[in-house]
Amino acid sequence: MGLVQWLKSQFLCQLIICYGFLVSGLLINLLQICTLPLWPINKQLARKINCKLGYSLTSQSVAILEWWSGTEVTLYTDPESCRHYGKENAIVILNHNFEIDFLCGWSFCDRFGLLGSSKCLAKKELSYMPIIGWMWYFLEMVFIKRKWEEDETCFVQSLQNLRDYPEKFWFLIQCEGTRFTAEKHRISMEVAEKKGLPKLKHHILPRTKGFWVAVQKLRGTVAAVYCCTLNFRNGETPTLRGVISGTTYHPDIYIRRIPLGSVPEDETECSAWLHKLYQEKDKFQEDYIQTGRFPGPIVTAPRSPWTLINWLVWTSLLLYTLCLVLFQVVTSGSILTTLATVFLCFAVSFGVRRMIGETEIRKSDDIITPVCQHHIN
Ligand SMILES: CCCCC/C=C\C/C=C\CCCCCCCC(=O)SCCNC(=O)CCNC(=O)[C@H](O)C(C)(C)COP(=O)(O)OP(=O)(O)OC[C@H]1O[C@@H](n2cnc3c(N)ncnc32)[C@H](O)[C@@H]1OP(=O)(O)O
Ligand SMILES: CCCCCCCCCCCCCCCCCC(=O)OC[C@@H](O)COP(=O)(O)O
Repeated sequence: MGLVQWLKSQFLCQLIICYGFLVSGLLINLLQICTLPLWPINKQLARKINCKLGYSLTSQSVAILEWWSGTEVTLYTDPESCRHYGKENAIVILNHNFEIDFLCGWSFCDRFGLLGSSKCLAKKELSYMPIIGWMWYFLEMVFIKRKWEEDETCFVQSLQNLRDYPEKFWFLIQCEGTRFTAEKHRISMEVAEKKGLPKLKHHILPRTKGFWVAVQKLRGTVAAVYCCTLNFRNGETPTLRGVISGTTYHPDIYIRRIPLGSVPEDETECSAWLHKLYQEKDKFQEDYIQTGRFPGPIVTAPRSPWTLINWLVWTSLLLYTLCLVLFQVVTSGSILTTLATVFLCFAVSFGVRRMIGETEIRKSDDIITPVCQHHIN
């Protein structure tokens, strides 16, 4: 292990990263709250400001992925389709097998200039998560309880709100609706059998309602569906903790652009279309495991220096302030202030652990997923 790599793996460095993320996040949340009076006066301006604020926070995660851990997402896609990326609204479908799939998604958004404005269909619990969840509220992410009867009204309304969004956006739906575990896969394959659908090896059976409604409500607003299939070389099972401690991973993503016009309008046909798409995705994953690559050429989209600059500016400012505060605490000689500071450090560390925990696939579930089984065999 080189010196740099050793430094990256040290707890102090990780604490600094987390401190920067947490404090800048709370400040950004505060600025987002300050935009509230603007919404009734100039909604489009409020949305644009929130996109910039969202970028300033989300891009720190991308900087940590790309510049700190040195993880670069390799894009497999047709160059003709690539010309559209970043220039049109799209619905994005992505498999849900990895703890850092959202980070790879953000990296992809950043390469095409849509990091601040991109949206996802997320479980309601994430909206309560400090910093990220609160930021997403202002970015008009769509939250669902995953119970259609309870979700329908709010889901449809949230999609309709996006029709006049002032920035280009991608809307991510992970149709499997939950992260892959062997147990969830087994149950969903029983459903597939009952429905007479072919078995999938690398995906949970997709839920089709959310996709169908999104296609219906966003027709005329989005131009295409991007079918994205993500996997990691050599059967890597990446974690957010790994990224923060500087581990380099090797994600590959295969993106196919499908014009929205070719997605059926009727619900039953649209469901069948989505099931067929997942059968194709399953085949891509199987071939990836056999050959170590996805079909199609690799397209180079360089990482942006702005994510790094934004992260360095925040970290330097906040570290400088922290040093000033710590100096004051030490020289004050007050035991109460010192204890309060130590307590705050523990609170930060605890808070961050809880947030990272949200990204982890539950230990109690069997996480030996088919997409990484070849590594174990
Ligand atoms: C690489 C590019 C990236 C670009 C990135 C762009 C933006 C990035 C921005 C942010 C990144 C952050 C990412 C955070 C991601 C957060 C992800 C999540 O939170 S995932 C969880 C939330 N999302 C979903 O749930 C979406 C999928 N679900 C749906 O769409 C559902 O349809 C629903 C809307 C939730 C409604 O579900 P419900 O179950 O109530 O109804 P359905 O009709 O869908 O389902 C009933 C139907 O399902 C059958 N069934 C039962 N059990 C299963 C099973 N185990 N598997 C599959 N199917 C099952 C059941 O029999 C019913 O069938 P039928 O209708 O025939 O009777
Ligand atoms: C990299 C930045 C480092 C900064 C310090 C660390 C702070 C932690 C930041 C956490 C960022 C959290 C983004 C949350 C996205 C998690 C998405 C996710 O994967 O949700 C799970 C759901 O899809 C399904 O849930 P399950 O049904 O599988 O249960």
